[in-house]
Amino acid sequence: MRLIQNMCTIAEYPTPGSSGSAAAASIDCCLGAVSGRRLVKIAVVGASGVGKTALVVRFLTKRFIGDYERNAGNLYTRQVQIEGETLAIQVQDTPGVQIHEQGLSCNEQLNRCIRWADAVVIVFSIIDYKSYELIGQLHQHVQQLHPGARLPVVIVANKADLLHIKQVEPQHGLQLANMLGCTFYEVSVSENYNDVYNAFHVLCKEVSHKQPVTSTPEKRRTSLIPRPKSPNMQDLKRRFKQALSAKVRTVTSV
Ligand SMILES: Nc1nc2c(ncn2[C@@H]2O[C@H](COP(=O)(O)OP(=O)(O)OP(=O)(O)O)[C@@H](O)[C@H]2O)c(=O)[nH]1
Repeated sequence: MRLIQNMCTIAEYPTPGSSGSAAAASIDCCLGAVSGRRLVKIAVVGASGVGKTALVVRFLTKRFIGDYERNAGNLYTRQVQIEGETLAIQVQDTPGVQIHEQGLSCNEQLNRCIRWADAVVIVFSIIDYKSYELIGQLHQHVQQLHPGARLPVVIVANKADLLHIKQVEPQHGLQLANMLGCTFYEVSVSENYNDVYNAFHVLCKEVSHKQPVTSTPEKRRTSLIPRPKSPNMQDLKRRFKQALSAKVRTVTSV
């Protein structure tokens, strides 16, 4: 997969009641820009501080900045090439999932984002055992929000450069992913771009194989709303003359 172009945009996804906001408008702008291509929508979820923003930014820009604003839920849009086809990809970064005594706490904003997605990246950090413990519940939650369809999910264990302070053994992540039927990647967002790239690549491929080619926005529009052919000038002139002569005939016959 090759990142083709930085099309736009970082947009906050709309909060309830903000449909007319600049945020919503900027998402519309993104969607307009991607129409005509098959669209793959990916949500990146996980506990706070595991490196979700770093992962998304690394994938899209190849850069690791090191210091990221606390996440408000940004939507990034790009075009990518997979197996010779240009796809539009939207990646939704999300605020960290909270853990309470009763278990997982996902707010409506996060749920909306998961429902929107065609695929999900669940991230944990190998230096944060709690973030690993969250994976099973998070995976279940994702599948519950997509009843009747098994959503493609990749589990990413981040911060592999910090092995000396690890709290989770890499093979535990792999075992869990196997149990859940997910692809697993151990990555260091800070040190290795290729693994990050591969994780997204695998997901995009899986989604694009599932999507029927006819589901592109452009094709759907043409098939549902057939547009009348616009007449050319010659045609218009001819029709005008015909109408005139018909009128003249009518007047003469009276
Ligand atoms: N050493 C190391 N640090 C990383 C890595 N990835 C991210 N970080 C650091 O981890 C911290 C948290 O990263 P973020 O990307 O903000 O994490 P987040 O999951 O988006 O956090 P929230 O916005 O709170 O949900 C930052 O200081 C990053 O620089 C990594 O692979 N290795």
